[in-house]
Amino acid sequence: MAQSLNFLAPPPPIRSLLSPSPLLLRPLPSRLRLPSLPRRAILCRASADNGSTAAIAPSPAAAGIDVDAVTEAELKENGFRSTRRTKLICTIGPATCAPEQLEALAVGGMNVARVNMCHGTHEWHRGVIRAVRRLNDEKGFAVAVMMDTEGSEIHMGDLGGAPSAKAEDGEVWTFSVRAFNSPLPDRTINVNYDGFAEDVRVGDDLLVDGGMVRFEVIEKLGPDVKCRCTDPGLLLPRANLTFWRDGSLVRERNAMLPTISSKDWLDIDFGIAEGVDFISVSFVKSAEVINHLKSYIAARSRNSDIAVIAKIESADSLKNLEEIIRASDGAMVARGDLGAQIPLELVPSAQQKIVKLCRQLNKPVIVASQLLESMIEYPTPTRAEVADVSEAVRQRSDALMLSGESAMGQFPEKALTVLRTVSLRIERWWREEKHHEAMELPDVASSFSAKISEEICNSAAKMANDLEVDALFVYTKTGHMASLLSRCRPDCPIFAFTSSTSVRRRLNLQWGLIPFRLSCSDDMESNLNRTFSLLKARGMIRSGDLVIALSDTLQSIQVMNVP
Ligand SMILES: Nc1ncnc2c1ncn2[C@@H]1O[C@H](COP(=O)(O)OP(=O)(O)O)[C@@H](O)[C@H]1O
Ligand SMILES: C=C(OP(=O)(O)O)C(=O)O
Ligand SMILES: [K+]
Ligand SMILES: [Mg+2]
Repeated sequence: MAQSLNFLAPPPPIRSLLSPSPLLLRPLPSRLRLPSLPRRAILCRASADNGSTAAIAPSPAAAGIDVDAVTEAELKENGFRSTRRTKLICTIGPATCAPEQLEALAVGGMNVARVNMCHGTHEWHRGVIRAVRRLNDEKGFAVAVMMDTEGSEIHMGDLGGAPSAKAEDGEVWTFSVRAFNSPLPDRTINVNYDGFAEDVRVGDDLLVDGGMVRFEVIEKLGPDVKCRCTDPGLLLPRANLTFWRDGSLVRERNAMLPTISSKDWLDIDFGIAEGVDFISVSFVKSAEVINHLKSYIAARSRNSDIAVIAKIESADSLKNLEEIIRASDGAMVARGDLGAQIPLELVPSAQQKIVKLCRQLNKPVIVASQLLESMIEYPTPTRAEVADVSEAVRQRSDALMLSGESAMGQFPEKALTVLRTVSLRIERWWREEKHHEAMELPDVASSFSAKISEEICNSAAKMANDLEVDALFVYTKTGHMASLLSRCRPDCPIFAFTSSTSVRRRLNLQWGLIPFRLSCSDDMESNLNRTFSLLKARGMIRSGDLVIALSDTLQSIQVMNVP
């Protein structure tokens, strides 16, 4: 255990400065080496390499309960307390879309696989989604699938197929709304928004990806806008564009673009047809669009229940934050675009505020973007990145997300390992310091019955801490009671038993929940007995373990030792 959490490993590896990747923009700092994958992951791999799935497939004794092999191994090896509470999301891209790469990420702790509709074709996305489903079916994982809409903000085209282009200081580039045949003329960038050439003015600052590269508008010629590079850097395909005038973000007619574009609606239909678990809406401005999408989903997909996540990544979304979060099933602190819309130094406090509000309103919250950005190119993170990850864990956000690190980086599995080890380390530190975070949790119940469930969860979480129980067991149909328990961020893990595979996958996004699929009845006694014998047979609990069990149908709470 200790070894998998230890960053203070042997001396840094020596890297060659002579083989820079195209993204290499600065000197290589010396870094610490990553810890190796913990033993459990290697065990799973070894069994897969043997062509056998013994360590992963459910054993016959456990028929009737679904739990993934990673959780099972973790529980067996480290006991209840050491299970990871912070959930991990990986954006899937060219670096991770092969079935064996997806499996390696699942083994490494990926709880949710994210596909970003900004990139790739439906064919490509379908392949990924189905590969994740197959992995779940064949290997017992419960990896959920999240789909992000593109949104209709302004961005560049795809550079005529080039992976990147370098803009040097003082160079003049043309940003154009014309449709070109590829290859594009030299130093020319396509812009996706037709009103661009009319909206910008000479003298505006044009920021690529929130300032990674900066230009000044020097001349407008019909559809072409000539810009001089003032901060050089690397242009990446489909990078986001914002323009600023007198130090403020310009919201001209582009502010009237719909949050969900016609292309997004096609992508949403695709997501519904493929049965994704979450749809994350880019550039949400108000609660209205969330409500609109939720009623569309409800009408289109009667059997499945897709959760809608609001991406908080614009100045408008911050203005209407509370109503947006109330309307959504969760939120993402999408720091990439957020940092292009508000001054960078305001991003950390916005993050803290969003994380806190989500927990108060009982909505899962994801901290996203640039957590381990340098690991796109290097095998070890910077100290600052480790500190950033630690801070998001310390804030008790539900989930951390990798973007480019896993989609197109050179070290996707290592980046995931860093998220996992840093999360585990901070969480262990809480236990060592007996560090409880008292947060006032306002009532969220909308009916008397819901109020009872909420009170039960608040009390159960407090009892769990006071009695130092080993685990909370919650039997839940919709997942709501599991979510209320998670909101309390108790010291022990929460085993959530549900008969629905889709509820099980969705719960995988939430802090501290270990979701199991089990066909539950309304008879709590028999549910408990079955659970105890199934989990005991798998060595995941032992006689004498102390648990608190809750049921959402009975609204009951019991404290007991495993017989
Ligand atoms: N499906 C995909 N196909 C190709 N490249 C992708 C895909 N998904 C992500 N990427 C790459 O990973 C990078 C980071 O992903 P993400 O943060 O989700 O997108 P963006 O940078 O557009 O906000 C993207 O800029 C793109 O280069
Ligand atoms: C997560 C984000 O959105 P995307 O990667 O889709 O731009 C972000 O902007 O931080
Ligand atoms: K997006
Ligand atoms: Mg974004």
